[in-house]
Amino acid sequence: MEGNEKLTDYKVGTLPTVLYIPNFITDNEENFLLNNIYGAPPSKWKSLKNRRLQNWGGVVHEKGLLPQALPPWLTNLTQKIYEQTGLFPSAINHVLINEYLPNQGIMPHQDGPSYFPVVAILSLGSPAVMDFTPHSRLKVDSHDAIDSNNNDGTIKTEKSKWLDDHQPFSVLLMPRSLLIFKDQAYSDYLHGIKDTEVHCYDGAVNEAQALKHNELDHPFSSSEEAVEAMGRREYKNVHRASNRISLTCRLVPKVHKNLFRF
Ligand SMILES: O=C(O)CCC(=O)C(=O)O
Ligand SMILES: [Fe+2]
Repeated sequence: MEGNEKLTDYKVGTLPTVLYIPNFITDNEENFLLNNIYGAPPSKWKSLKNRRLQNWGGVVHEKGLLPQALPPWLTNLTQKIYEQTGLFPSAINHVLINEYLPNQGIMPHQDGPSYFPVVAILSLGSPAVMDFTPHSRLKVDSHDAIDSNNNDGTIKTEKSKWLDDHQPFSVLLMPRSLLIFKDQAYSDYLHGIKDTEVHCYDGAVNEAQALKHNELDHPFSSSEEAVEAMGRREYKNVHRASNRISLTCRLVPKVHKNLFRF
C-alpha cells in the first residue's frame, strides 16, 4: 500500500466489506516468512485431515485467548496490517498459518465467535480461489419460493435463492496479497477453498486487480492453444502447482491475564 492510497481503493466486488491488496509484501518478505514458517520446530505443526497448521499467539478458547507472545518475525507483519488498515481496535494477537498441498482446501465455514469480526489473510506460494457462499439462514428454501411465486400452478425454476441480494462470489488469492473481509462478509457468508488441483477464477470479483500484478503461469505454449483452451473454458483456471501457505491474522479481544482464573 502506498502512502497516498486509501483502504477503500482496494474494495472488490459488490460488498463494501471485502478488500484485496495485491503485493502487500515483497518477494523478500515472502521468503523471510516462508523460511521462518518452515524453520519452526516440527512440533509446531498440527496435522488435520486435509491440511497442516501452526497456531501462533496462544490458544483460543470460547472464553477468550490464553495468550502467548507472537514471535518478532510475525509481529513485523501483524503490526503493518494493524497500522495500514486501521481496522483493528487493538494490535492483532493471533495468527493461524495454514499449509495446503495442491489438492487440499478448507470446507466452507464461518470463523469462531471469539474473534473480532475482521480477518486479514496473507497468501504465500501457489495461488488459489476462495469461495464465499451466503449463510444457509439467508437461503430461501424451495417451499417458500414456490409458495410465493406459482400463482398459476406451475413451478418457476428461476428464483432468487438468497435473501437481500446475497450472492455467492469468489476471490482469486495471489501470492503476497492480503485479503481482508469483515462485517457482512464475515457474518453473512461462509468462506472455503476447494480441494481440487485446478481452481477456476472466471468471474472472481478481483480478477483484474489480481492479474494486473501477477502473471499466472498458463501451461499454454502458443496463443492458439490458449484460444482453444478458452473454448473448453479452461483458460481462467489456476493450476495449483505447489503448496499454498496462508497467514490468517486476527484479534481475540478477550485475553486471559491469568491462566488459572477464567
Ligand atoms: O487459507 C485461507 O486462506 C483461509 C483460512 C481460513 O479461513 C481460516 O483459517 O479460518
Ligand atoms: Fe476462516
